[in-house]
Amino acid sequence: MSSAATALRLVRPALEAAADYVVVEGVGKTYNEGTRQQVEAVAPTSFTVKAGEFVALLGPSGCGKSTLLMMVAGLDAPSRGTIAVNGRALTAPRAETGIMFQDPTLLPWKSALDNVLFPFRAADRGTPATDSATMARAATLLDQVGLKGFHGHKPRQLSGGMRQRVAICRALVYEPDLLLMDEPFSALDAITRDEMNLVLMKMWEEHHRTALFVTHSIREAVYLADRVLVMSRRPGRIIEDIRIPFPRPRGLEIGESVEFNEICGHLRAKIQHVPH
Ligand SMILES: Nc1ncnc2c1ncn2[C@@H]1O[C@H](COP(=O)(O)OP(=O)(O)OP(=O)(O)O)[C@@H](O)[C@H]1O
Repeated sequence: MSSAATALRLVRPALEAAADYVVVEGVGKTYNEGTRQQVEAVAPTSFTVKAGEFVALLGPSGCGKSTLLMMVAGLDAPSRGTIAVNGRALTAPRAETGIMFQDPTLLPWKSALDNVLFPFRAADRGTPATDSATMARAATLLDQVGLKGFHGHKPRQLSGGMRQRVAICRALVYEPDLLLMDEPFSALDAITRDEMNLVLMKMWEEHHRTALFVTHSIREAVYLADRVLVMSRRPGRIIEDIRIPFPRPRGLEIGESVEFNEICGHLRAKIQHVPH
């Protein structure tokens, strides 16, 4: 048996014991159902995410990853099936869900600190909290992601990677219990993307939220996640669910290991021969 196969059998006992935090059951999405523009984006599919787990959703372009994530955010309604988060049926966006998109969507006239405080969540509360505890938390988060000395800078005075660091802080400042990320680093160059993966890992290890991360980068998924869910082509459904065995904290050097590359090879073969 290869070392990757052995590694894939290893499980993290703590996560095994954790409760299911997100439960997706038979969820499918058909846009414009019943019209000539009908598109089946997601075929009925099921998966769970445990409390504190980091799960990556990996699949070819257009397979329905974002659609699935938006349904877990409560921003898009499933055409069929049900979603529950923290034991409650999801019927609307939750105030406790934090979101990050590919575009950091910062307000250009506000400073980095004010952008962190400006809520951008599935259920937007509309006004930023101004209590001293939240403001102190925002400042600490900015320091933790390496933006000490940039709290007063406007987005145009920051690089693309720095803007995404601000977006990570904004997603975490209201202490979400669930963090949803839709290819947040795909517009960044390779070096900045590696840096951002490190920053995200450090923040996640520190704050330990339940996380669902959409990507079409195999290496990014394997580096970040406890589990990788692979989707078929559109209409997407989960066709593979593999556990990533590397202990945390993880450094970028794990990307050089034989096991890491064997797991990536296994996933690449799955995606190349991904069924419809
Ligand atoms: N609002 C919409 N109305 C109609 N069709 C849509 C809508 N949103 C997405 N689709 C279609 O659903 C399918 C899945 O799109 P989705 O964005 O979820 O895929 P994805 O896997 O995230 O793609 P990518 O990796 O390229 O971002 C696509 O065929 C897309 O055209």
